[in-house]
Amino acid sequence: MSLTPSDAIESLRQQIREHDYHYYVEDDPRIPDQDYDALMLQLKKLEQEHPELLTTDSPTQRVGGVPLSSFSTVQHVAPMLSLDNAFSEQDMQDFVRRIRERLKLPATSAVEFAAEPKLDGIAVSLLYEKGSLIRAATRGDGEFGEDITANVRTITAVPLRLLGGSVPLRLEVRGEVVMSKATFEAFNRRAVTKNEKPFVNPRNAAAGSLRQLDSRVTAKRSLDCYCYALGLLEGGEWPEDQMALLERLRQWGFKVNPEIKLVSGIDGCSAYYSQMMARRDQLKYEIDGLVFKVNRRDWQSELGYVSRAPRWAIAHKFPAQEAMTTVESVEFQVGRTGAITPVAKLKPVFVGGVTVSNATLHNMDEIDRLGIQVGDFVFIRRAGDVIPQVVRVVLEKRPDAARPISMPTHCPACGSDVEREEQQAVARCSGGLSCPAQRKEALKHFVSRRAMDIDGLGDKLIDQLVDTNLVQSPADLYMLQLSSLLGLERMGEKSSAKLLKAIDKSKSTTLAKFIYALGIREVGESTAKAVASFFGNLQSIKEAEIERLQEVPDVGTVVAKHIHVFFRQPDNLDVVNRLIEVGVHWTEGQPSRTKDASGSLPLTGQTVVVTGTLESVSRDDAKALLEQLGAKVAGSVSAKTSWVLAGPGAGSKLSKAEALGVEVRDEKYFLSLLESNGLQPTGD
Ligand SMILES: NC(=O)c1ccc[n+]([C@@H]2O[C@H](COP(=O)([O-])OP(=O)(O)OC[C@H]3O[C@@H](n4cnc5c(N)ncnc54)[C@H](O)[C@@H]3O)[C@@H](O)[C@H]2O)c1
Ligand SMILES: [Zn+2]
Repeated sequence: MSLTPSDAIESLRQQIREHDYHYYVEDDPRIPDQDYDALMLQLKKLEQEHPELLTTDSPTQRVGGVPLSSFSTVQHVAPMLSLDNAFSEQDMQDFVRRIRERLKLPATSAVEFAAEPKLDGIAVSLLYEKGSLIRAATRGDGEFGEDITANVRTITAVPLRLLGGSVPLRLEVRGEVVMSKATFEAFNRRAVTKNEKPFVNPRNAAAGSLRQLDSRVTAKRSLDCYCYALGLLEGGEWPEDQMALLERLRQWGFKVNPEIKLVSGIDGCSAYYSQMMARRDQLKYEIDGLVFKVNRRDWQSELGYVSRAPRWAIAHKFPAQEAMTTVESVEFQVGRTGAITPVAKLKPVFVGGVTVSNATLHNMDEIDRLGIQVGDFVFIRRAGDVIPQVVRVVLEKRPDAARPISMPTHCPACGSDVEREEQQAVARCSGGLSCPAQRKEALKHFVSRRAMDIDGLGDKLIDQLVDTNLVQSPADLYMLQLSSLLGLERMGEKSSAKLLKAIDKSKSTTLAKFIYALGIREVGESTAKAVASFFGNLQSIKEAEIERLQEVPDVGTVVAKHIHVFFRQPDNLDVVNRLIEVGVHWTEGQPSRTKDASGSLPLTGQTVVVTGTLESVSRDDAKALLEQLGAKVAGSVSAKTSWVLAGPGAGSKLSKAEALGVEVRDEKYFLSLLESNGLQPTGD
């Protein structure tokens, strides 16, 4: 059953009136501008097809909304109009062609336009008498607006007194009040922490801030104002074109947008459009398009007005950055470091120039903040190259079948437990080594120099090994054959053989390096060393409870929990066992490095500096061993240094130690120190 044209028109008008109310009166739009504009276009089209149904109270014939009753109403000295829109290059060509026709211009003469950014804010009228600001008002319905003088007076960009010698008797200036993107974001961040409702976009923020009943609130919102038109000029000469008008505004002390340019013909308009599209994201404030105004005032007068807009100007809209759609489901994606991110799967929608079907929800805190559920209608925002965001849920439209979103307890990629620490927004998969989503990162870490130290196994090669399925877990590295390596890009006979040798060599390692190589969250090199020397063998680490793990120097609750959870995942244990099966080994010691009764280690409280070349051990390993014994290893010698471990070739550090009278010890002393504490020099 299809509607009669008259019913269809009435239904559209009714919808538009409701949206006007939410938008203009409540500053709380229920649909994105793009959808609103579409309704408007539909209505215009129907009214054109059925002129007999056009009435003067149709939204197509009116400007803006009704003034809010909480402010006193003022009548504008000259109506404040709207602008016609162009949504495409074709619309722009039509606009220029119509002007040419009306002015009966020859095809060769180009029309000049003042090309201005269309600031996405609130239009205001500023009335001056004898140079003083006496009244400021919103556009309202174009004829009547709201008196917001007290609030506008708080905006520093609005002069309270005109500058310059030639001050007219009466002057009405029009401009746009905007809130910068930075102010808007800061405001919303604060609103969220205070559990207040954030604004949808900077335009709404500007509208809401301007229409405060207490102007002290407005004053805090750091609003800005750019002026671009005159409504009245008594006792002065009206400038002869738009560019001259803007210059005059500047002289009177108004802020005029610095991006404004004079352009010529449709080509000039198109070039300006491309330039501004490219600059859009860099601007401090939001613009939703450009306004092209016939520059010459005599031509403006000749072209005149239609119902609600001048014929001599047009707003060329940019692609909308906001759109409304529905959340069809929520998927949990596992990042390469195990972070689990909820992603909203959307009904595809065109926004910011592309079709969007996913939007990140970041984490559970964001989900709580938005109050979002599966099935909800949401506003999506895509500005520039930023990934699409859900900015708001339209609660009024929530369907009965909407379902809350909860974090899965198991990783969607590998089934391991999901960990989420208290006070932390991010949830993570605990399947570090075995999780396919984390495979490449885990392998890159596993082979790195301070871990298993496999020479010649770079990131690109790992990508290839994983992508070709030759390697899924670290143990697979030790199963690689010459023949399979030869099939890879840039792997010849020689490099493949060399790699296999490096892999084989890495089998001989230390417990500390092995623990570090596993890539347990927050277990860095020094923690791995501390854990290895505390427990002495892998079995004890695997079995250790959280309390026991916390006894390791520098291991707190969080790290202890990570280690504990890691060794409770069957898949991780599998990988560890397989590594040992394929021949990864180290010398296990006694759990001898526990703290003594007083809680200190042999070198606790001592600061040691290592310099020169040591024979039996690399400098890094020497530092690590000293740390295991409780020493603090420093990079430079000072009076606080307890002693210096110096090998041959020591330079300035040695001379400094001698100058300061700091004791210098050699490698032999160091080795005996290790021996008496049951440690062995490691390294190659
Ligand atoms: N989402 C909703 O529910 C809803 C409801 C009503 C209106 N709207 C939106 O409001 C807009 C319609 O309002 P409108 O009639 O103000 O039209 P408009 O915003 O498209 O254009 C006119 C306005 O542009 C502004 N402007 C900015 N820079 C300018 C410049 N350099 N020169 C001249 N003017 C400049 C002025 O404030 C002027 O009043 C549309 O974008 C529409 O989508 C949305
Ligand atoms: Zn996983």
